[in-house]
Amino acid sequence: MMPAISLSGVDVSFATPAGPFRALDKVALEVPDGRFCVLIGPSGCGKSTLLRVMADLQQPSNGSVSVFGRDPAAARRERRISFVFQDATLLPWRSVLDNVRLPLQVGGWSKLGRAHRDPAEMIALVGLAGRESALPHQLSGGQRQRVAIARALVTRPDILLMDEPFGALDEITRERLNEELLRIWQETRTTVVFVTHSLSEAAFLGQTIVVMGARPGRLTKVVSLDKDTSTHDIDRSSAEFFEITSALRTHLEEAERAAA
Ligand SMILES: Nc1ncnc2c1ncn2[C@@H]1O[C@H](COP(=O)(O)OP(=O)(O)OP(=O)(O)O)[C@@H](O)[C@H]1O
Repeated sequence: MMPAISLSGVDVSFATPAGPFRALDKVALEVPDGRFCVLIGPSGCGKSTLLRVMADLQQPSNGSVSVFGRDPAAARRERRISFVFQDATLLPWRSVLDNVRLPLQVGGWSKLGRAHRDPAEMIALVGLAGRESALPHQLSGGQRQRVAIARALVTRPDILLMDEPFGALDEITRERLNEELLRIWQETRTTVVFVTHSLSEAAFLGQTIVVMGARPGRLTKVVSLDKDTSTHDIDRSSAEFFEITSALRTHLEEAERAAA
């Protein structure tokens, strides 16, 4: 089956006053359609840069990228890739419903002739039914991120890229949103690439966990977990969960040692 995302030999170099800075070095990765893939790695190892390459927001200096076998620029033009960032970036003067509708009102959406999802249904999917007319300042940080997820899904994307979406939230809210996100993913079956600094978040969410090392940014380990994806009943206090988190910590420490 055609992978959702395929990267081969991807290098990214940035021009800096001190000369070229190599942010990514020969990154090769395939993300199968419908998979929940998590990226972890030390700060500055290139996780956000890698997401930007997948979204066609950053051109690789070398290597190739394809999205469902095609140029990622086509996927971007057709709005088949959505992004969720750490900050929900909602328009403060628009209600929840109008923020979720926004992607269908801008960027030439109507000319694409693509089917979209119902904004009200997306609001219900993220657990905010009844709050459609609220303004962003009337919501908690976790609720604002729920709106950002609803807004990202309204265009029926094939791929959802999430850059530390819950990084600014307290632990309990983050855990609840992790559970909600798994439920949403199981309902929509969108391919997800999710960046986090939290090992327990990575272990909880990921089917594939990609560990990155720094200087230059590269993949050091790809861990595939044989999770039952038909349920989201993952026990964070189980021995298995502890083992996965410990193994990820070891991989991350190895990646950090190699970059030191
Ligand atoms: N436009 C740019 N010009 C120069 N250097 C850049 C540019 N964008 C990113 N970098 C550098 O590339 C490296 C990778 O950055 P990136 O933001 O992808 O890392 P990250 O792993 O997402 O970091 P963090 O976990 O701290 O968010 C960093 O060293 C960063 O300073």
